[in-house]
Amino acid sequence: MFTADGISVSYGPIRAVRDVSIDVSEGEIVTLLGPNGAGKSSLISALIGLVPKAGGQTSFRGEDVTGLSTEALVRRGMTVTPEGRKVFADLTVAENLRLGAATRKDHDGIAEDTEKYLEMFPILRERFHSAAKYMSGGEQQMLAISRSLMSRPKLLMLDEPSLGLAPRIVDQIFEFLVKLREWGLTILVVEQNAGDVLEFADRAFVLASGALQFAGTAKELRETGDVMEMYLGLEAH
Ligand SMILES: Nc1ncnc2c1ncn2[C@@H]1O[C@H](COP(=O)(O)OP(=O)(O)OP(=O)(O)O)[C@@H](O)[C@H]1O
Repeated sequence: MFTADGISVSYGPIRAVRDVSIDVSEGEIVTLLGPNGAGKSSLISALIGLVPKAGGQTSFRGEDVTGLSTEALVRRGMTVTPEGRKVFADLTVAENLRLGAATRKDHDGIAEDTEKYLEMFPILRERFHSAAKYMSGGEQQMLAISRSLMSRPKLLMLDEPSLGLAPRIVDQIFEFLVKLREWGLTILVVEQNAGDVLEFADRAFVLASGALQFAGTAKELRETGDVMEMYLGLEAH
């Protein structure tokens, strides 16, 4: 469904991502792992057109999308939930969800999707008309993900959705990702929380110092002791 071939990202003299290739097949949860500063956020940001690529090509559903803007990519069915739960703090839950659907005109479909996510996260219904800033971190993350989904993406990319959240909330977010896969969505998720995400992801890529160190199934990664220990601080099992 999606391939990124030889992607590089530079910030002036800093080469944050060096010639990295990844791919995501329809219906998979693929995780992008690696230590702090490995280049994960830079890679995701480049894939969705938020930072320029210093090299490389991307294709989505058979079409070369290398030079497209973020908006054009969203219209084609890609979206990202950025790190740090970037909801519009002063806007209500309703307004945040509405903005997520800004590229759509099908009012019935928008209403249907809104109902779907309010059903999934009842707290969003309770807080529907209050400002997002009054919600907890976990609740804001649920809103941030729901808002991304309001564009009805085919490929959802998430940058560290579990960051700073209590274990119970992380479980809830991860269960939601599994549910989204059951609904047919394709997911690329950046995570620090490698141990948990490898329990349900289909495949994994490990990035360190801007370069790809591992590509394989989640099971293969769990069994690869040196990569697990060196880059993820975990024991193989
Ligand atoms: N806007 C920027 N300007 C300059 N350097 C940057 C910028 N953004 C990131 N970097 C540098 O690029 C490298 C990769 O950072 P990036 O945030 O992509 O890594 P990461 O794997 O997502 O890390 P983390 O898990 O800590 O978020 C780091 O050395 C970082 O300091």
